[in-house]
Amino acid sequence: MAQPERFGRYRVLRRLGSGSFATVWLGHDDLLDTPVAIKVLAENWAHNLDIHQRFVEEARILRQADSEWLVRVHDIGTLPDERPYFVMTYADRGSVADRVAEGPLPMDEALRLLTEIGQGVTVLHRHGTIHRDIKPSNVLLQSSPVGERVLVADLGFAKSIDEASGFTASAGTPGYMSPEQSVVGGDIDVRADVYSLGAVAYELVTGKRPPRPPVRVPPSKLRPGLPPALDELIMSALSPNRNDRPPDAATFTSRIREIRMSPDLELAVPWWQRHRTAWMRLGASAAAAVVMLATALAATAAPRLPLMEVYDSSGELHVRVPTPWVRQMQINGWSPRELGMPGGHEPGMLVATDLAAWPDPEAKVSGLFAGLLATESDSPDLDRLISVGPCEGEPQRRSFANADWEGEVWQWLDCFPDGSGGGVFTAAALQHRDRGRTLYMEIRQADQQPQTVAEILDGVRLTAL
Ligand SMILES: Nc1ncnc2c1ncn2[C@@H]1O[C@H](COP(=O)(O)OP(=O)(O)OP(=O)(O)O)[C@@H](O)[C@H]1O
Repeated sequence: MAQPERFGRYRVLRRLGSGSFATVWLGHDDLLDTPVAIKVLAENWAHNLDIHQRFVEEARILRQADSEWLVRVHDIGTLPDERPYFVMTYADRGSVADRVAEGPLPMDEALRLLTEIGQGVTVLHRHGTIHRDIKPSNVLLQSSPVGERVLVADLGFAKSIDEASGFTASAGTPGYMSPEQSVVGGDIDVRADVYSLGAVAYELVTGKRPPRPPVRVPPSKLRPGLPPALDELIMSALSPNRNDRPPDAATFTSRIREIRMSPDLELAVPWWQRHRTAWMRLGASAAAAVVMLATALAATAAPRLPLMEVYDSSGELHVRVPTPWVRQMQINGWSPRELGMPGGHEPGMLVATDLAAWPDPEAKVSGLFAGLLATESDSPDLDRLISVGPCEGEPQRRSFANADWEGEVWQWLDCFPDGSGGGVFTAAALQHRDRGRTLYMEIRQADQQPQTVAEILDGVRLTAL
């Protein structure tokens, strides 16, 4: 559809996007001097009475519910060709789908969004409406004086609770849709939206949309360290049998609130950094002289560190890492192009005591980066991957081989020119014997525990996807 100049008194600025039944435009209300979003029924549906009614019904529900957690409808009108349009709050910060496309959200942000989405759905339930299509792209974000606010949108599939029983057509989006919604003629109630809230929660904390029901892999498998109460709540919301779910959005939301208020949340949950396209490689800058300010533990006195297994969001790459390092992580892959290697987005993870400090060569941080190279890349040697050493001096070079992997390892011991002692930087390029996959790793230790590197290298596994 060509860009019209106006819809009624609203000046059209640009197209925001199109869905199955409508196009949404950014407009300006010159009288009130405010931006607005204008949703116009698509031409090809203009003569379908059912769609036409549903479109107007969406505007009516949003207007009547009139909530700060829902998109507000301010006006409705009809174009000269009889197509209806309605005018709503403009959500200037995109949708939750854009946010989660960058990777799993930090826990505080995920819980805040879930609370607000839950509030929006609760308003609908109290209004006597089932949304039936709760998903990240239908949750919009708007700037507010205190940051941003969530606006639940797109009630194109919404149904009144009274009419929903025995409703015949199936509606919803796979992955977010409850099993009863895919049964033609199945009756649904508010617990269908509770299922979708569980699916959205699953995606916010893992970065992955849950599979079709029954969901068997709990989110904590993809995000170790998730508070057990949140893991249980999400899995109960995703129960195939709706009797096992929280009874409504209000209950789901109050449980999220309790988890959010839990005093040991900070301790129980590692802080996560979302995917950063330009992952910064330690030592990639010219600042090759690394100064570790911290005093390291003496090698002999250091107790052995317990290890735990973490895996990247694709599930292919499994690594055993000292548990104390698993304070923060980014598991959503990386781009080998950062190291001048071919490939797009590949499985990878960064686990560290402090992710923000990781790129800083002077910070006291322990952690590990592991990233697979693109399948088609040839066996790399570390010369090609490390152009500038992370520490002064030449590394110790050795080859590595175990039942699964073979390759080379470079290690800078005593990576500290100021003589503070301790601190090891290890780089490894390993090729999988059976699968031909190549793995690049950097291990950064703020202390001297030589056996840790051997244990980490021995614990790397690939699983078939
Ligand atoms: N109030 C709004 N403010 C800003 N953008 C909006 C607003 N409402 C919808 N949009 C955007 O307009 C686009 C079309 O929205 P619409 O609700 O018609 O369809 P959809 O949700 O993308 O798809 P479908 O309806 O098929 O599920 C989407 O990109 C949506 O994010």
